[in-house]
Amino acid sequence: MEFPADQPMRVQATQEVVDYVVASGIAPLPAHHELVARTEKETGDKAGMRIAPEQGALITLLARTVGARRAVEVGTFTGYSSLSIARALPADGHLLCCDTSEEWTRIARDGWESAGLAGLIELRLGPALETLRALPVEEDIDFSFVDADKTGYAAYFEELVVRTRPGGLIVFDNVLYGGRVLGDEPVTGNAAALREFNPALAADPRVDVVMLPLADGLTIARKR
Ligand SMILES: C[S@@+](CC[C@H](N)C(=O)[O-])C[C@H]1O[C@@H](n2cnc3c(N)ncnc32)[C@H](O)[C@@H]1O
Repeated sequence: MEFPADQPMRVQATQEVVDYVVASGIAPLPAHHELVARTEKETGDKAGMRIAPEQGALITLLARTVGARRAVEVGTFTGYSSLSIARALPADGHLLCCDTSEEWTRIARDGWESAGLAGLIELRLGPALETLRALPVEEDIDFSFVDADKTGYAAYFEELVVRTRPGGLIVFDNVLYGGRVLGDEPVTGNAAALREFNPALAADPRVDVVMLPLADGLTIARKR
């Protein structure tokens, strides 16, 4: 590995580097390992939808850093990210999980039980936008993680930002969308939505934003 003379050093995220990064941070819970095994066995080619373990460690750290007591997750799947958030909450904390899939979230529920965190987590099945809109408009959410349909990110942000306390965080996954947000080749659907969402969020005066090239890209927005 050479240090370039004219620009900052950036290490490529090879599998070896990723393994090293994961081993050097907050370790996944045994329940994380259990649900990864079940996800691979029971969801087939959908298993890659879960967040990466290095992202899990980061969201645990972020939720702890802001002292999160009230948290929201949009897109739970089989529970990897929800466990990463819930483990950061205090005993009187609350994580509201939004998803549409009974089948996938059954695996998540088992994971929450296994980790002893089920008492902190409430799952609402149904379109996340409806669930968010039904919440009172009070600035009492400390931490949110958004990882559902990418075409909904802008609307999820609007509902969450008015309910987030100043200094609270809203974190978005898959913001690089396999690199398809870059360039000017025509894209549709999720990639097109993210191509519009990313610069709009970066310019939004209500938040300070940083995008990290972590896994498929993670954006952290802090409410001003
Ligand atoms: C990428 S997966 C989430 C992965 C999860 N964060 C994890 O760490 O395993 C996306 C999830 O969003 C859910 N989803 C998609 N559209 C949704 C919607 N409109 N409302 C609620 N959930 C939705 C899907 O059912 C799926 O479980």
